[in-house]
Amino acid sequence: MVIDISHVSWERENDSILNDVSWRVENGEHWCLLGLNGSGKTTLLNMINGYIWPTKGKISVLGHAFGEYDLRELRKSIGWVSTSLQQRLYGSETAFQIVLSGKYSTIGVYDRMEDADRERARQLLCSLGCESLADRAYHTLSQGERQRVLIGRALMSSPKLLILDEPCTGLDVFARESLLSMVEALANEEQAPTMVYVTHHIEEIMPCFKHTLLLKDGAVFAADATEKLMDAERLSAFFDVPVHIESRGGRHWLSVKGETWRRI
Ligand SMILES: Nc1ncnc2c1ncn2[C@@H]1O[C@H](COP(=O)(O)OP(=O)(O)OP(=O)(O)O)[C@@H](O)[C@H]1O
Repeated sequence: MVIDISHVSWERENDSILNDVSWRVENGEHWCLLGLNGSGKTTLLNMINGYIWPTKGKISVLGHAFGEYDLRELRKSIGWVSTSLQQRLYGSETAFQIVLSGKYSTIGVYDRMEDADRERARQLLCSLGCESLADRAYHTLSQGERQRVLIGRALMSSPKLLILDEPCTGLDVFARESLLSMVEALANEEQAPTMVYVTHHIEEIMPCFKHTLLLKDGAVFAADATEKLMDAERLSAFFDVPVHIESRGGRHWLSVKGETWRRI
């Protein structure tokens, strides 16, 4: 079991940010975590990474129950690609150095790296279509290029769980499609880590994400096979807005019904 969250709640100032959340992710399953702004996605990710603790309930990640294991050790097996990570990196480092620093999840390359590590970093840049960017300073890269480099950095430590937190934010439609194809290809690799893809947009759910958790107001609205959930009636209830769903090639597109709309 990669993630085992059982009846978890997180309360702050008499407010229930997460409310009785249960979620199980098996090894090799790729999940999409879908929810609107403020639904609790980041809170849940912070919990999975051991940065916050449940007020109630139990959580275990990669077979380790929280409270019985060194969380710093656990985090070495989790790759987390997020915008907040981007802000912490040194922009003057090259794409190659950024990927290499993922070996020990450090900001900057401080530890002694071996030739095999350098070779792996180069291979990762290649497989992510970024070989020509290796010597470019990170701050000169486009948003789409940065996301690829960050995914390379996360993969450098061969994580068992890879969390992609809204990786398409700020990408144009072509950069987005290109990144999504890369994620799909990554999922189909033999040694792929279990992936959790976090988003607000159903069109980003690639066919490899066969399971989806719908999070609404801090609670699980549904956790099921993606195909089952991509249904107009279900999603209209989830978004509180009448929506139309169009499905093509294993993907789904949402439009709001009617010329004008308001929340149900
Ligand atoms: N430390 C905190 N104290 C009080 N409220 C918090 C705290 N952290 C988060 N919240 C609240 O919990 C709710 C869920 O926040 P969270 O960041 O988890 O949502 P999200 O689904 O990641 O949203 P977004 O898609 O906008 O990033 C929000 O209403 C937020 O204001």
